[in-house]
Amino acid sequence: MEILNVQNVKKVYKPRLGAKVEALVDINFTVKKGEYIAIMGESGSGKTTLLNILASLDDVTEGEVMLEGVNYQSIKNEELAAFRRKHLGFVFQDFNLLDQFNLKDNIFLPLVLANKSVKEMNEKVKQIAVTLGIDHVLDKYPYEVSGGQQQRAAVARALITSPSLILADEPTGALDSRSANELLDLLGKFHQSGQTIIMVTHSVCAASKASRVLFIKDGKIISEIRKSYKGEDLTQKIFDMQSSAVAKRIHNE
Ligand SMILES: Nc1ncnc2c1ncn2[C@@H]1O[C@H](COP(=O)(O)OP(=O)(O)OP(=O)(O)O)[C@@H](O)[C@H]1O
Repeated sequence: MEILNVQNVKKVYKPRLGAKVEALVDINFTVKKGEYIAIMGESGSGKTTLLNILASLDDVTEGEVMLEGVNYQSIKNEELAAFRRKHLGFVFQDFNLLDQFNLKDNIFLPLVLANKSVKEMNEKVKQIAVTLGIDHVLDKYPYEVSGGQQQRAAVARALITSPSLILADEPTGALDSRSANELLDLLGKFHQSGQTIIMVTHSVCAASKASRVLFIKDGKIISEIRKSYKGEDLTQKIFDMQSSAVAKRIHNE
């Protein structure tokens, strides 16, 4: 079942000073429920712009984005925050936890905003914290735990509302390789249990865990690769794709 449909999306920035920037030229893709998608591309290719649009944090200049049948353009401004809380979970490179709250309260936050009961919140946090291996540090503050534990708390906060889609922006970018691998294993587990994930990453290792990789260049999706069987390692295919892009660039220079 298709849950996300991105059609003919174009984004033009009009800075106060200087020329317009065509950050996204014509983006088209759909995502089925349960897919794990990585988006790769060089710096400035439009990845963050696309992620912000999927997050409903920025408007398209042209085109349409539909999540679970809801067209983003039909959502009133005052309903956007509730829409995001209900449908989307976010994981950022720098964790974005609030330092004045302990991990448990950070994870609670979306449930508090959604007016859930304390009993329901406690049950949910406990369950998810055990899965993520952070149940023993829930009372600690972000600055008292490791980067890996902070990022796992951020993943817990993203998953706690059972969102339709997780959007992750370089989730392993600030982690050492062991913590990065642990996080990727956990994301893989959530994917296996049916969670839909879109992750922007520069890391071949992170992207190789996805079921499909979209390559973006100059605001366009130029190619995609996908796993042809469950458990296939996409590392070599990603390297091949990247080296053919470099070869083309050298040829054109
Ligand atoms: N607010 C903005 N105003 C004007 N131009 C912008 C703005 N945000 C991004 N851009 C431009 O749009 C293009 C795409 O930027 P974007 O940040 O989406 O790329 P990216 O692929 O995420 O890059 P990186 O990997 O370096 O984060 C770039 O040319 C960038 O300079």
